[in-house]
Amino acid sequence: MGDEDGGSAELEHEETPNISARTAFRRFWPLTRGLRRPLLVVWLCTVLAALAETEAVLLFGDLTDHALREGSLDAFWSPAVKWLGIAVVGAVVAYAGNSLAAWATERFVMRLREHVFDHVQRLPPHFFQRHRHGDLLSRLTSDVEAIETMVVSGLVGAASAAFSALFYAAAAFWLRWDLAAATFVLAPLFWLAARRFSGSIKDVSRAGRVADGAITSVVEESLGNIVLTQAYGRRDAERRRLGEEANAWFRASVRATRLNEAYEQLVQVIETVCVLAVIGIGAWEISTGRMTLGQLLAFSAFLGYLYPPVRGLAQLGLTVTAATAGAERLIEILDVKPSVTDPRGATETGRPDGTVEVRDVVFGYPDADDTALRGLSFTVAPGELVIVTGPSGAGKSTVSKLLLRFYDPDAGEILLDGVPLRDFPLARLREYVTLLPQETLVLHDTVRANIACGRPGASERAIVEAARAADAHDFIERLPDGYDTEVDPGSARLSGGQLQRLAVARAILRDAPVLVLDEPTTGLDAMAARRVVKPLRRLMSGRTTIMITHDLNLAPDADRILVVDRGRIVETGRHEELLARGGAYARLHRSQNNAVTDTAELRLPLFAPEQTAQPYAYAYAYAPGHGHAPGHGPAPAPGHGYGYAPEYAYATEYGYAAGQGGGGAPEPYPAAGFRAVPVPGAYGTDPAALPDGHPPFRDEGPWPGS
Ligand SMILES: Nc1ncnc2c1ncn2[C@@H]1O[C@H](COP(=O)(O)OP(=O)(O)OP(=O)(O)O)[C@@H](O)[C@H]1O
Repeated sequence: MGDEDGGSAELEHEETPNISARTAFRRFWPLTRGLRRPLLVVWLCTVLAALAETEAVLLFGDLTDHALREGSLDAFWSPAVKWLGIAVVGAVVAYAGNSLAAWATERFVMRLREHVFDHVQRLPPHFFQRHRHGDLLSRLTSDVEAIETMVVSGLVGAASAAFSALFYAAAAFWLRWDLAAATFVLAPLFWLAARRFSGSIKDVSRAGRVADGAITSVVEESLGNIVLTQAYGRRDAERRRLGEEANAWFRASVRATRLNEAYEQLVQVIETVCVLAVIGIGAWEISTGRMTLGQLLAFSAFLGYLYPPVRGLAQLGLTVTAATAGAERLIEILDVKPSVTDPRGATETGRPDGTVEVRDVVFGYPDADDTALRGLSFTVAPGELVIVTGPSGAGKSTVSKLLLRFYDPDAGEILLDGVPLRDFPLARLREYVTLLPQETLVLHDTVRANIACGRPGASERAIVEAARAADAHDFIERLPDGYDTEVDPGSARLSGGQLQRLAVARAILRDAPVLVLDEPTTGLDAMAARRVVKPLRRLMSGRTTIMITHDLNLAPDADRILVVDRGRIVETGRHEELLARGGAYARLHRSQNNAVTDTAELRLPLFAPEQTAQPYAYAYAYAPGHGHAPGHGPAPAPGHGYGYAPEYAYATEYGYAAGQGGGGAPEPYPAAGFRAVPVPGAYGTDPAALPDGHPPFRDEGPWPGS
């Protein structure tokens, strides 16, 4: 289960496997190890309970023929006492059996959930980016429980029902073989009924499970995006989204109930046919004197006991079939393999000095069309600070994922102190290389535990010292419960800058020789970013640091800067050298100082002025290499062009900071005398449509000042 040998399969690119109940059962059976003996005891209890019931039925026949028909109280006592004794023993046995069954069942569910959870935790980051969390949640909860129905309850239930059915059938034959034979001729009808329904029940159960996952996903995503929902008035849209999934679920559950009910009623009718057959034959037998009324009643009672297990067996078949739909969804996850594995017989190297060497690394994400890194090479000596920068999508964060070994390169190698990363045990490697990710991750726990998770078992003094070094101690002290204050992901209790300093404290405590910082100041305002710089410097001192960032404020400190573009290093050197060279880095630096982000769509205005000769009328033509795309509006003044794809070319009437040169103040509103008009041809054939076919937002109402 959960084979871990290299490779990687994608959940969403594979169809959910269509497997048989037997395959699913075999797949999960090994998880019952250690529970099999208790399960056997449960089964024995069921057998004992069946024996007790059989004896009770026979005593009932005895009582009818002797105590009741003959009206003799003397004939009553002995069978009555025996019956009571058997009933008490039967009750104790049933209680013990059912309690043990519950224990074994819940243990199995726990074990299965742990197993799947453990597997999921080892899956690579792209698995979570591409798979809806809500659906995973539903697989880990309701689908796990479904497997229990199949493996534990299913198995014990089937064994007990089969035993009871055989036992009561034998008793019925022993009592009156001819009557029994006549009724058993009808038994295959139960089987035919179950067979008729099982296919539909599996389909509808599968649909229900998918819908259940989708509902959890929508709810989870919607709660995560609550600010967006409220700020953009998306409540109706979210409600509709939930409504669609809820509708699918509604249809599936109503259909499932209808199918089950139809099956139940059909079985009732078959049972009635059997009972009438028994009464008819019984009446004839009594009339010819071959049978007593007590025998007929006892026989009918056996049939009464026999039908539930026979019916139960058929019903169980349906339940197991439905549960197989859940098993398919779990197996789908368990078949996704972790992208990296622990090496066999890893060598213990001791704490490395921190020399990182990236050698001709080529890497593409599984199932991605494009290669993210194409022959990347660089070396960082112990204690050096290297900044990796470049435009968005260049492959910078990918470098961090390879350094932490979330993935192995497709070609080339990454070495730490000369040892390939894949030769380190994973846990050890991640002790040596610490990641400070782009978004600050918080555990649902106290502030203290959040820092201490950098080094489990750290002393209070070490935690406080780390917090002081990260400039976090003061704000932590001011929290309502100080270090004992509970925080959780998404908590509004701490600001972005405070969270980042908490993360720095955690990393300081971890004390790894190599640090990978992924955009440590992104998302922070200038003040918060400045507050985090000092703690970062303390954290970095004496460690090999690879900082991935757009924010070039720390660039003058760096021993080297690597400018990455499309998976390759296009420039490398120190800050001053690169500035003097006037190449890609200088352009990045200049654009940053001009407060320009590289999100072209956000900056590019949608309208051109009617009078294009106005002073603020520029075309922003972004194209790779930062050249100007000709033919898209008036030529920009030198130094005012931004390299973006030509389809994003618009003319503008605004004096954007970038367009003004020399850091001129942006002019947020159209200047008087200008009228907003769409740029003809700027978006292909339809001048009023964005590349995605939607109308420009501002078209929807009159533009202030127009
Ligand atoms: N999980 C993924 N699956 C497929 N492709 C991916 C995945 N993550 C990133 N990519 C692609 O790999 C390339 C490099 O991405 P990466 O995140 O490393 O860029 P980046 O330079 O860090 O960008 P940014 O500065 O915007 O964070 C991009 O083309 C991106 O679309």
